[in-house]
Amino acid sequence: MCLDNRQSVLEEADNLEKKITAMNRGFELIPPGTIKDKKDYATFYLNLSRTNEEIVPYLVDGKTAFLINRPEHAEYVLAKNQNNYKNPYHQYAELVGQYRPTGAFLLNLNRTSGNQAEIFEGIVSELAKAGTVTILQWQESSKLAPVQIDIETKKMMFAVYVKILFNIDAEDWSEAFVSATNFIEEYCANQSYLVQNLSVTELMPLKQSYQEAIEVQNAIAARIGRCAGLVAPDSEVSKQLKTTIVRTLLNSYNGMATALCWIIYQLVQCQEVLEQVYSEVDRVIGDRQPTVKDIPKLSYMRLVVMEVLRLYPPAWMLGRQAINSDRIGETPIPPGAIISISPYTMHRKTQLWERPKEFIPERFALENSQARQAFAYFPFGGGTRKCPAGQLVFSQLQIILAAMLRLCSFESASNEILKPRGLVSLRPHPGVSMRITIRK
Ligand code: HEM
Repeated sequence: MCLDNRQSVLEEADNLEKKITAMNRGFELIPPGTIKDKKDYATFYLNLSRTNEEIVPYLVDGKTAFLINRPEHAEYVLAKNQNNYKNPYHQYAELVGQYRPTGAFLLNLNRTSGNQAEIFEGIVSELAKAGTVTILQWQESSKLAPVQIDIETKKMMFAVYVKILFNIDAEDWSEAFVSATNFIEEYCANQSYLVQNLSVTELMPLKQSYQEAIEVQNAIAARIGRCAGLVAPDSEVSKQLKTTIVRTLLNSYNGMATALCWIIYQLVQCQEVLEQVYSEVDRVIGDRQPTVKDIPKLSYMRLVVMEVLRLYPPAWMLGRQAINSDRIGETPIPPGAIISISPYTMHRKTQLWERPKEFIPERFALENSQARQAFAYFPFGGGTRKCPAGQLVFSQLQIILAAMLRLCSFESASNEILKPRGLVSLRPHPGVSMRITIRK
C-alpha cells in the first residue's frame, strides 16, 4: 500500500473537495418546481410509458427519440439485435468516461489467487466486515444526529469496492470522490437548463466547480492506478486508464449504494416485512458474521432485494442509438435514433405486474415468477453489455444487509415520503435520514 501517494492524493483531493462542497452542499442547482416534469426525469418517462403505444416517440433537443414500452422490444434492442444498437454519446460522457470497462477488465483486476468460489468468498467477507464496522459507526454518530444514509452508503460502498477491486484502503478518499461525483451527476443532468437560464457570471463558478470535480475523480483514479500497480510507479496514468477506473467504480459502488439505501428505506416503511427479515437474520446468522453459506438460507431477504430493485432499479434508464435503420415491432426506426429502455418504467407497467406500485416481495417467489415474460424485469440490463456482476449483486446485498440488521435497527428521522429522482442513478429524493440503535 503506497502511503506517500496516499498522503498527497488526500491533500490534493481535500483541497478540491472543499471548494466543491462550499459551492454546492445544501442547495439545489435548480429551484424545485422550475421546470416541473422535465426536471423530474423519472416521472416524465413514467408518464410517457402509461400510453398503450408499443413505442413512445418524444423529443430530445428537437430530435425524435423512442421509449421502448414492451418487454419483447427491450429484449430485441438489448439482446437479439444488439449489434445495431450502440451506446449513445450523452452529456454524462465526462462522468462515465469514453472508455467502457468490461467484465474482462474486472476479472483481470482480481489478483486474488484462487478459483472463482474462493474469490467470491473473499468479497463476501469484505462486505460482511464493512457492513459490521459501518453500522456500528453509524450507530455511534446517530447518538448526536440522524445519519444521512444516502450519502453514507455511497462513502461506505466506494471504500468497499476500491478494496475489493483494487486491494487498496480508500476510506479517506471516499468523501472527496463521492461529493465530486454527486456534483457532476447533478450538473450534467441539468446542464441544458443551466445554460439556458443562468447568466454567464452565474454559470462560470458552477462550470469551474464541475471542472474541479472532474479533477478530483481523475486525481483519485490516477493514484488508485499507481497504488494498484496498474502502471509503473513513476509513469503517467493514461486518460484511458483513469476513465476506466472512474467508470468501474461508478458502475460498482454507485449502484450498490443506491440499492442498499432504497432497501433500508423500504424496509423501514414496511414494518411487517422488516419483522420477517429480522427473524430470518436471527435464525440464520445469530451473533456471528454472515458467510457465503448463509446466502441460500436468507431466502426471504433475497425476495426483498429483488422487489426493491423492481420498484427502484438504480440503473433506471439504458440508452442506445440505432446504427442502421430498423423496425421495432410496427415502428420504423431511422439511423441515429436514440432509443430509451427503462427498467424503471417497465417494472411498473400494469399490463405486466399486479398492483405494481406496492411492495410485495412474495411476487418473486419461484411459484409466482415462472410465467413472467423475459425482460419484464431487467435491473441489470441484457445482451452482451449486461452487468457482469449481475446475479451476484443480489447475494452481495444480502450479505451486507444481514451484517447490518443482525446488530442494529433503523428508524426514519423524517416523515417525508421519498421520491425517486432519475439522474445517472435513481436517487432517493430529498435524502434518507435515519436514527440507528443497537438491537436488544
Ligand atoms: C445494484 C447494483 C448494480 C446494478 C443495478 C447494476 C446495473 C447495471 C446495468 C443495467 C448495466 C448495463 C448498462 C447498459 O446496458 O447500458 C451494468 C453494466 C456494468 N456493471 Fe453493473 N450494476 C450493479 C452493480 C455492479 C457491480 C457491483 C459491478 C462491479 C463489481 C458492476 C460492474 C458493471 C460493469 C463493468 C458494467 C459494464 C459492462 C460492459 O459494458 O461491458 N455493476 N450494470
